[in-house]
Amino acid sequence: KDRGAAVSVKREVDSEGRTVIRSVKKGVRDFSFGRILGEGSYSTVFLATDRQTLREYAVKVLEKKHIIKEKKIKYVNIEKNTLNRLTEHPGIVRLYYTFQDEASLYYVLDLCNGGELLGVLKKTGTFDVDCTRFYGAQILDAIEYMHSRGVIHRDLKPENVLLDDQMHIKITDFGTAKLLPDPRDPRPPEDSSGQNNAQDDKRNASFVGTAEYVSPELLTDKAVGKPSDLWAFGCIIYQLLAGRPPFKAATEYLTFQKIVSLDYEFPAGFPPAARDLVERCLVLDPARRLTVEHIKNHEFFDGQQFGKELWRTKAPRLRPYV
Ligand SMILES: C[C@@H](Nc1nc2c(c3cc(-c4cn[nH]c4)ccc13)C(=O)N=C/C2=C\CC1CC1)C(C)(C)C
Repeated sequence: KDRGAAVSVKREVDSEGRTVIRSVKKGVRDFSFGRILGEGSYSTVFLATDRQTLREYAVKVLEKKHIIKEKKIKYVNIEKNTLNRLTEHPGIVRLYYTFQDEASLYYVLDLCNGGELLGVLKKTGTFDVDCTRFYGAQILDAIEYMHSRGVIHRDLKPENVLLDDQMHIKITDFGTAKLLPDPRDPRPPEDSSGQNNAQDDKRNASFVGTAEYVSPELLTDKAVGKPSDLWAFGCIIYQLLAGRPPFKAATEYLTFQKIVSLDYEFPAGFPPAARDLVERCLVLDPARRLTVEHIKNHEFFDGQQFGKELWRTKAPRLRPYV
């Protein structure tokens, strides 16, 4: 049941006048592969062009034997189920179809020509308030959509926020997402690998996100919910304006210590409204952290549109916060 597959059937008449039915699910031969765009721990993302339509895509290639050896089948299923759920939002990278050959799995996805937000941030150093407000609003809008579809990303960070050719964002990398029962069809989540109990009950939540953006509740009692993504959101807003994440130490362990003891400070001149927003996101108790709704109404986003309008707005020219 490969819902991502664009399997269609073509009826043709061959030279002897016989009717031939060809299933035209796309395959590797339908694409010409270009350069490597990015490399994950279990995948490589290539630029690829559809030979029929000449449209460019990103194709994520996963090597079957590597996935099996590293016991990552569960993550592959989670990513595919998550991508199949998050189908109609401009701020989420879209999965068009999947196919495989004997060695690999292939996901055909939106191409994000602007690369990773982290790369752009490194070039300018910091973002000014207008840019931070625009990109913060787009990230928040995408988080709201994910949560409305019962998806918790769990590893939000500037590397996983990509930019398309309009310099609008697309969130990516869902291999470590947590799927709640789908609010739209309450059947148990699509995946049969028992990801619900195996993957996320408190005892053996083996997964921890990227150190600098991990929420305190994940480090203390392994309880992960929607507020975990909003902790990461607070870290990202801080980083866009400050040019570095709030919690960063020489080792992961020292970074974790800073997080659970809320040990961070704002650089001089940090904009006051942004400071108030970050302080209300970086709250140790997830129940007391701002929710998406609260953040949208926070004074930092005064005058900022969300929803459809936001995605039709021209991206602001990138300027550093000085
Ligand atoms: C975060 C990811 N990096 C990337 N993942 C994707 C890209 C992508 C593009 C550039 C890029 C484009 N131009 N210049 C750089 C650089 C890194 C990329 C893309 O266009 N479309 C879908 C992607 C991912 C889809 C995934 C959810 C399945 C890692 C490092 C894990 C490979």
